[in-house]
Amino acid sequence: MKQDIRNREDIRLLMERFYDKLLADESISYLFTDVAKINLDEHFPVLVDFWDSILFQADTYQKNAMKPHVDLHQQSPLQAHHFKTWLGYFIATVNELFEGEKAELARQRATSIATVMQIKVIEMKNKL
Ligand code: HEM
Repeated sequence: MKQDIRNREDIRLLMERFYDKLLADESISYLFTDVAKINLDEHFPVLVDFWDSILFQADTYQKNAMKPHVDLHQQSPLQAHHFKTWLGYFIATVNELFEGEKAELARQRATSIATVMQIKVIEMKNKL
């Protein structure tokens, strides 16, 4: 039986496995590697802070997660299929590694944030 997400180490594992999938898929990886040119050593701790705050109310992430995505969209359009792919890999990775209350919360929050992000980043901007 799988365990639930318990701490920052578990979140780190989740993020590493999730990014293995994202970065192996050329339909989305270019946004990370060619457009945003992320440095994974800097990016992972921010993602761990973000999910630690969501799952364990750690208060470690105090920035606005929407902003980098709005900026990204301006450099290279984010499309509905990108959000679908992102969420598909996120949920698949959670399911591969964990089960329990926090795993369910992670799936729910990822789904709702991705939905809001897609509306803000794509649909609102297209109406401006
Ligand atoms: C189309 C889907 C998505 C793509 C292509 C994407 C891509 C990226 C990229 C390239 C960055 C780095 C930006 C930079 O530092 O310049 C980033 C940052 C981040 N993403 Fe996403 N993202 C997506 C969806 C999401 C969703 C749905 C969430 C949350 C549930 C999320 C959470 C984050 C967080 C927390 C950061 C760090 C923000 C910061 O530096 O404060 N992303 N994303």
